[in-house]
Amino acid sequence: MDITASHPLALPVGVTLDRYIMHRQTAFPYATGELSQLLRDIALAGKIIHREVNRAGLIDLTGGMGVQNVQGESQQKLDMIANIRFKRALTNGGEACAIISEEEEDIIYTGNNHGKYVVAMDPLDGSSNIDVNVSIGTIFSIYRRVTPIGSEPTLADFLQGGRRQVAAGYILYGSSTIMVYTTGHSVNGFTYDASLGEYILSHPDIHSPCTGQIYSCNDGNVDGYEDGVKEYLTDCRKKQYTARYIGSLVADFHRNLLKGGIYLYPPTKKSPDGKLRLLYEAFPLAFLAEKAGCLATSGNQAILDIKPSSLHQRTPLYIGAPVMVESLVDMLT
Ligand SMILES: O=P(O)(O)OC[C@H]1O[C@](O)(COP(=O)(O)O)[C@@H](O)[C@@H]1O
Ligand SMILES: [Mg+2]
Ligand SMILES: [Mg+2]
Repeated sequence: MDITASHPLALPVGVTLDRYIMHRQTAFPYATGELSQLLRDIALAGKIIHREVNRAGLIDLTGGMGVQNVQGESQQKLDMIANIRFKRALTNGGEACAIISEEEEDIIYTGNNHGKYVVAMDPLDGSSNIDVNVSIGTIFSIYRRVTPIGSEPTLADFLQGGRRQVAAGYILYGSSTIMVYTTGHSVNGFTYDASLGEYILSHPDIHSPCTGQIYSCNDGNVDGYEDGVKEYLTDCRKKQYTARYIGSLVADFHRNLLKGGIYLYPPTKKSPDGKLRLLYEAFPLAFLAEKAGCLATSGNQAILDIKPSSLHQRTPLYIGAPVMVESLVDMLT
């Protein structure tokens, strides 16, 4: 049942996230509240990261840890803090039986074997922007487990495929902090009011424009892009579209979701399979994007149709307004 803004069950702007989650749950007679609680646990961890991000410069939370993560990237202090905080919130919450994180190689077992859900997460997205006060985020993806409840979760719980997500979203720590998510129906945004300690519904039922004039990609990599991508970017320039690239996927995605635009991270010389990770970057944003009327593709197929084979696999990502993504795909094929 789709709750659009005009639906009698729709809630007014200004309602708290908690109340919204409760209300939505009543729309599903078989719902038992575990997913609702899991979303609250994620929101709670987001409040803590909001606080850490805001005072990072004051409490020496900037800079690297001097270690590399499974991706071979130097881990920032806030990457680590965010990873610890989300693991703790999900473990204490009791609804997630296992987690995968960008910051850790293997499955993280929470010990909640009676939990029905598993979570894939990018605790801190946009790490290169942490120290320079530019918007960063958290990305999450939730699946109902396929292994028996009570048993130890396995790889199979995480490799179900993007269309099996039961919820996905992100928290953007920008000029304001906003949590945007979907449980497979409408896409809604809740702005965090720290003075109240509450997320407030500020962006109900987000529908993205079907086209736009904003394109986002790392221009420094253009030489390594395939011809179709180069042709598309030339066309954007010819049409005098606006180039906007923050370098934080969540922030670039959020802007384009609201204003209409396309984000491109094609294969490059350095990352021939693309840079972005399928399970905790591409799948969750593609799930959100499609619910908001956008498209997400690897160039060959819809992101959500990619059959995952490993926890940290990468994919090229082209995501945004359908008219723009379709014209890019035409040039790629
Ligand atoms: O610096 P590049 O190569 O343009 O890559 C930027 C992209 O990489 C990312 O930072 C990867 O995510 P993480 O910061 O979570 O590792 C994206 O947020 C961003 O869009
Ligand atoms: Mg990321
Ligand atoms: Mg990250």
